[in-house]
Amino acid sequence: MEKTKYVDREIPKISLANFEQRINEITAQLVNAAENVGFFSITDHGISADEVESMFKVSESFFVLPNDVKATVPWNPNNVGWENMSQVRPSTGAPDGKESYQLQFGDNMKGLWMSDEHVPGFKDNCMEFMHRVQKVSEKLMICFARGLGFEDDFFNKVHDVSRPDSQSCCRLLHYYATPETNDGKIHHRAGAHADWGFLTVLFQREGQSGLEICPGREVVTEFALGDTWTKVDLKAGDIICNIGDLLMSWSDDRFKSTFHRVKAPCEPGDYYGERYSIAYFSQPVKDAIIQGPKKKYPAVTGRQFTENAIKKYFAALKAKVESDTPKSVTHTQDPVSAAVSATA
Ligand SMILES: O=C(O)CCC(=O)C(=O)O
Ligand SMILES: [Fe+2]
Repeated sequence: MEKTKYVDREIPKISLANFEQRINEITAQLVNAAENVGFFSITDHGISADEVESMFKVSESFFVLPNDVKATVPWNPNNVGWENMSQVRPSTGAPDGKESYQLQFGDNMKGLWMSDEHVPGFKDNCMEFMHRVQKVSEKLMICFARGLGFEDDFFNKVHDVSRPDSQSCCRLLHYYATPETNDGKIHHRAGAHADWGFLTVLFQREGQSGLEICPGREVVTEFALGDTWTKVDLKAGDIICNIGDLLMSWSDDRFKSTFHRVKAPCEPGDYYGERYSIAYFSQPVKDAIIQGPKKKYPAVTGRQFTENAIKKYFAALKAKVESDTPKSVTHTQDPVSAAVSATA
């Protein structure tokens, strides 16, 4: 694989301490990070490193189950359930070497929670964690609403997770270990992509590195990707956050939804072991009306935005697969129809 070109870029680190008293200062820092990098880490957010580690243990206790048990809660296009090696990124045309389990608060999860018989307390533990993370997202959303000149509760109203049709989604991720010797194959972790939700709050385990970003995208309708990457390293307890396409569009392209990937390990210093992460995607309810203050893009509903994002994803994937496949080769499984159109 081609050697990665790295550039040092500062990824802002923002403290949420004394949130109410410091809200204007925090808003200014978040807006600056959103406008210039699209990624930032937050500290003093109220979720302890121990709590996060406990959630990783819950996640592990799901992923160690046999595949036939995990298959009792299969992925479906509402962006819920378990998938294994099926998310194909348009940037790579190949499946990510991982399994993931997407969890939501509302009706979409009916019948898709792993039973207590297999993982005692699974649903209760996950829901408790998800509510904790939602509270953090809500603080960030107040600041982004302020930054764009909306009422403070503008974004929170349409990301109300008590609504049965809530679409916000917590994704447990487990990347498989990859061989350390160069076996000539590319072991994709998460191929380069931008998240298409509103805001992503991401938990990683210290020492399980691999997340890299590639800023430079100016308009949400374009997918041009630069070629210089920056490694994102975090300390236990910090949370990484990034702006998704939806917020980029809702801010008339002011806030940047930045390309990122979990690098396919291939160079000295890369992390080859198995890797866990947890991504919490805030997604608006389907009847939310999405339009920026300057009305740069036509108003769409939450449902239309998601449908358009899926259409764009499959068109990009089809183009990638066609450009990579010699005419004489046929796939045993068509990667386009096999692909999961997951959240990010
Ligand atoms: O696993 C990670 O660190 C990043 C995951 C990610 O970017 C995604 O699922 O959208
Ligand atoms: Fe992502």
